[in-house]
Amino acid sequence: MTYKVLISDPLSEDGIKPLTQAENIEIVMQTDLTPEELEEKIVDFDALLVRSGTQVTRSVISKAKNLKIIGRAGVGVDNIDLDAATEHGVIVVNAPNGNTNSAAEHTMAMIMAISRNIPQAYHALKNHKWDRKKYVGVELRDKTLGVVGLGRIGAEVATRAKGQRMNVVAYDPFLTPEKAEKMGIGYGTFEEVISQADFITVHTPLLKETRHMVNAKAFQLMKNGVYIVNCARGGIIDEDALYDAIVSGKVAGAALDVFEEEPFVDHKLLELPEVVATPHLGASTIEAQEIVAVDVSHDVLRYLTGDTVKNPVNLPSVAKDVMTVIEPYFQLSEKLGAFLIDLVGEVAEEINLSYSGDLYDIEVAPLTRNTVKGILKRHLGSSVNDVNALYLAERKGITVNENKTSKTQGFTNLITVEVKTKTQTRTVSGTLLNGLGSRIVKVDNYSVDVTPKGHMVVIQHNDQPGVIGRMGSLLADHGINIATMQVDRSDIGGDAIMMVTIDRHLDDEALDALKGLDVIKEVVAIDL
Ligand SMILES: NC(=O)c1ccc[n+]([C@@H]2O[C@H](COP(=O)([O-])OP(=O)(O)OC[C@H]3O[C@@H](n4cnc5c(N)ncnc54)[C@H](O)[C@@H]3O)[C@@H](O)[C@H]2O)c1
Ligand SMILES: O=C(O)CC[C@@H](O)C(=O)O
Repeated sequence: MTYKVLISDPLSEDGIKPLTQAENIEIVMQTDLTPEELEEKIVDFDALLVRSGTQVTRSVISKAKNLKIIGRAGVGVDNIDLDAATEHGVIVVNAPNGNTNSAAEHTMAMIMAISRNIPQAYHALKNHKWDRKKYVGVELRDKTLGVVGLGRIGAEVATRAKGQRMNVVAYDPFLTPEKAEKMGIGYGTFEEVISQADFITVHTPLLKETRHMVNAKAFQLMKNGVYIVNCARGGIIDEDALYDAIVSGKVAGAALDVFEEEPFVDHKLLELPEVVATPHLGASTIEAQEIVAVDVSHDVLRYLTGDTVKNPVNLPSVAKDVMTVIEPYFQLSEKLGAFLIDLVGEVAEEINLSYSGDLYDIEVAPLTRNTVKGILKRHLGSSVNDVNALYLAERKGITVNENKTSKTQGFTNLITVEVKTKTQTRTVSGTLLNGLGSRIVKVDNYSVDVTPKGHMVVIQHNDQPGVIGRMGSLLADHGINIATMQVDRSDIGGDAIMMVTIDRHLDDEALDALKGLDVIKEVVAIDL
């Protein structure tokens, strides 16, 4: 099978080598598509690789019939409609680490540029004006830098600013006093930080909570003559409020790499001499572009070839050591879900998962998603995958609960899935036998030992002589060979279960014939 990958923003050619050198990957690089052209083009592509230039809208995603993965060569995914991607089962991956250094260096360059008026003085000189008086700057030494958002880039900026002998004070909801102390910086609330700072630099993502967090009210709290830097995302700073604050003299200068609307050719902020700007160049270095393209290409390749991705955005990422432990359970968990939903034969209203033994202490969310996928597939087919399984369950009003229990029932690991429907509650438990693969070990209260694979018949009957024989003869009459059989009962003469694996699908005729046997209460054909 050949996978088609569309690259719609300029990406480092060396960086995409993992894809260009891979087998079965056809790459189309077209970086001048209009939004309408992208919608037309994307239809049969399996993967889309972008930087910040391409707007991957809901409309683009819904036109993409084969799309499996969107790779963002960079950090910010605000140009991708993540909800739409999740709903359509499209995984989004990014390259969160590759441009951290470049973005931090660019931020420092911008701080230096505004503190010493370098671009303005350069521009004047280019225009034959030798003006030393006009471009007197301020030192960074002993000034306070307020860092809003102390993630990867914010932290790198803080470290570099200390190198410039600045005092650093930061606000980030995840910043602990211990971390601040370890970094040798101060911390405070957003209001405390911006009111102490001589320079303020923002490094948050653009979110509902961060949109316009630096607004007219925030400017009022700042020192007179403060400098503002934004190398994160346009929209974190309210541009109208910034304009007013510069014109009023509250803000002495601003350095902006990012804007609310990009790209643009005219912007009122650029008419102000106090504003220094670059056209979203924070990540634009040869080094960063190569690393982000390599990282995202590897992840796209991994996903298309059935491997686990390293930097998923719309799926929680799983630590490598956790993944090593849970990976062998993936097949079991999906099969348990598929088995159980076939057994109940109607839609689930509630799914309860319980993990024990070796699975007790580790993160099992990926297994839960996988089991739910196995359950939903019965009614939703291949449109459900690990990305959208929980979303689709929620949208269908299905409650999913996950718990851990210390009751291993004698197994070193055990996954129990319970499905509640309008009319019944049924359970199945499975284990991974060391070296022997997956086993279903319990169906409702019956103990069994069946490999969850191939064609099966699950029969509920009364424990009485002759049932097994009649069932065997009937299958033989329909030319169906029995591969394995397991029987268990509640007590002598009580309710019993038979789990029969057969060599081909149980057709309707044989199924009806089995249902016709008076000793049989329920027959379900299951194909895993
Ligand atoms: N200019 C560029 O070319 C360029 C390059 C790379 C990254 N970026 C942008 O820089 C920003 C930071 O990137 P990063 O890799 O450091 O991300 P990150 O996820 O490592 O850090 C973001 C930090 O912001 C914090 N945060 C979230 N909400 C906040 C709030 N309301 N107040 C304060 N802090 C908050 C988070 O806790 C996190 O620590 C992103 O917007 C990213 O898109 C821009
Ligand atoms: O693609 C770019 O150059 C911008 C990247 C940057 O904004 C990011 O969020 O990673």
